[in-house]
Amino acid sequence: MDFFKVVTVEGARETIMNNFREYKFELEEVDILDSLGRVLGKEVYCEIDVPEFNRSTVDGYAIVASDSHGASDSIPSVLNIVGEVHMGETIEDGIISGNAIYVPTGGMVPNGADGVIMIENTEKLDEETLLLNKPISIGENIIYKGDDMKKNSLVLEMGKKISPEAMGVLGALGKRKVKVFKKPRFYIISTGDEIIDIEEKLEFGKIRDINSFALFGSISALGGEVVGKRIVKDDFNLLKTEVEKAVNISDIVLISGGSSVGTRDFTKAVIDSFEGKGVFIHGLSVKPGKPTIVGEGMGKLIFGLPGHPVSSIIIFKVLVEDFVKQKMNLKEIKPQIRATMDFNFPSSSGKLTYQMVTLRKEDGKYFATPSFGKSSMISLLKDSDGYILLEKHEEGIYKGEERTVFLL
Ligand SMILES: Nc1nc2c(c(=O)[nH]1)N[C@H]1C(S)=C(S)[C@@H](COP(=O)(O)OP(=O)(O)OC[C@H]3O[C@@H](n4cnc5c(N)ncnc54)[C@H](O)[C@@H]3O)O[C@H]1N2
Ligand code: MOO
Repeated sequence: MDFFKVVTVEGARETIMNNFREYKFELEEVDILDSLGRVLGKEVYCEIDVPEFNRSTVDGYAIVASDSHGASDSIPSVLNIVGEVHMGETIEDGIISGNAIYVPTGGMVPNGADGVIMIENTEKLDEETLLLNKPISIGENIIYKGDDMKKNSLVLEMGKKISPEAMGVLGALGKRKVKVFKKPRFYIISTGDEIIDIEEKLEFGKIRDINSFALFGSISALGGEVVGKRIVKDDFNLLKTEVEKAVNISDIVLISGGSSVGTRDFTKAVIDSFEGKGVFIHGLSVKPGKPTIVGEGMGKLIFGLPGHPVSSIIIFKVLVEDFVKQKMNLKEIKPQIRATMDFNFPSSSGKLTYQMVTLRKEDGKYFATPSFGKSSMISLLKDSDGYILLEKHEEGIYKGEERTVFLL
C-alpha cells in the first residue's frame, strides 16, 4: 500500500507553484458595471490629471488669500466682486489682489486666486462690494489640479480586486472597459459509493453530498466559476472518464474523497494515469487535511481533497485559494482580529493545526473559545467564527493568551 510522504503547507504551495509556473489564467475585457469583485489583469494608469483644473470645495468667493489677513467681524476686508463662475464652465478672467469672484462648490477656481472663502464668512454689501469677516490661508478650500490623481501615475495595480471605490476611480478615468482575469474554471467531482445527490432519495447508509456544495460556495466566493459538478462512484474507470472530461474544460479539477489509502481510494491512480507529471504531493502535515493529493494531468492542476467536509474546505482555503491568488497577483489581507483565549487548549498533533473557534465580544474585547467537533462534521465550520493557527511545535494555547483569529 502506498502511504503518505507528508510535506508542509509552505512546501506544498511552493511545489505547486514550481509545477505550474508557466500556467496562466487568461484575460478578458468587461464593462465597468460588470467589474465588481473581478481581479484586474493589467495595471491602470491615469491618463489625465484628476481634477484637470483647480476646483473649489465650497460655495464662496475666490480671492487672493492675503487680502483676508487681519479680517474680522469688526474690521472686515473690503473686496470688489468682479464676476461669477458657472458650474461646468471655464472662467477666462483671472483675479488680482482686491478682487473676488463667486465660485460654487466644485467650480473652477480662477487664475490668480489662491484661496476660497466660504460664503458664510462674507457679507455682500451690494452687487460689487464684498466684506470678508475672517482670514483664510493659502490653498484653503481648493483642490488643485492632479491632487486626486496625477497624470501618468499608477492608480490601480494588476491583481487588485475591483471594489466599488475602484469602480469610481475607473469612472473618473473614463474607462468603460476593464481588463480582468477570466474567472478560473473549476470542475468538482465528489467520489464515493455512499454519496448521493441533493434530489435523490436518502436511503439508509447513504450520505448526501456536502462537499460539492460547500466547494461551489468557496469557488464563487473566490471569484471562480464551476463548469461541472458530478458525483462518481468508487470505480477507477468511471473516475478516469470524468476527470478526462474535467481537464478538457476547466483550469482546476477538485476531486473530493478517495484521497486516503483505503482499497477504494482511486484518486491517486487516476491522476497518475494521465499524461503529465501525475501526483507530486500525497500527504500534508496539517490538521485537518492530512490525506491531500495534488498532481498534474494533461497540463491541469488536480486536487484530491480529503473526503471529510471540514478537511476539504480547509484544504481549499490553504492550497487552492492560495494558488489562484498567487496566479492573479491578488494580495488580500485575510479578515482577522486579535482575541483572548477563554480556555486552555492542548494540541499534540505535531502538525500545523487549524483550530476552529467561536468568538464573543465583551466590553469591546474579543474572546475566543475552541470549537470541538470532528472534521466529518460540517456544523463544526457552520458554528465557528474563525480559526487559530497552531504551529506544529506548539503544545497548545493557554487561557488568557491573545491570538490572531482568521475569520471564516
Ligand atoms: N488508515 C487511514 N485512514 C484514514 C486516514 C489515514 O491517514 N489513514 N485519514 C483519515 C482522514 S484524516 C480523512 S480526512 C479521511 C479522508 O479520506 P478520503 O479522502 O479517502 O475520503 P473518503 O474515504 O472517500 O471519505 C471520508 C469521509 O468523508 C465522507 N465524504 C466523502 N465525500 C463526501 C461528500 N462529498 N460529502 C459529504 N461527505 C463526504 C465519506 O462518506 C467518509 O465518511 O480518511 C481518514 N481515514
Ligand atoms: O485530516 Mo482528516 O482531513 O483530519 O479529517
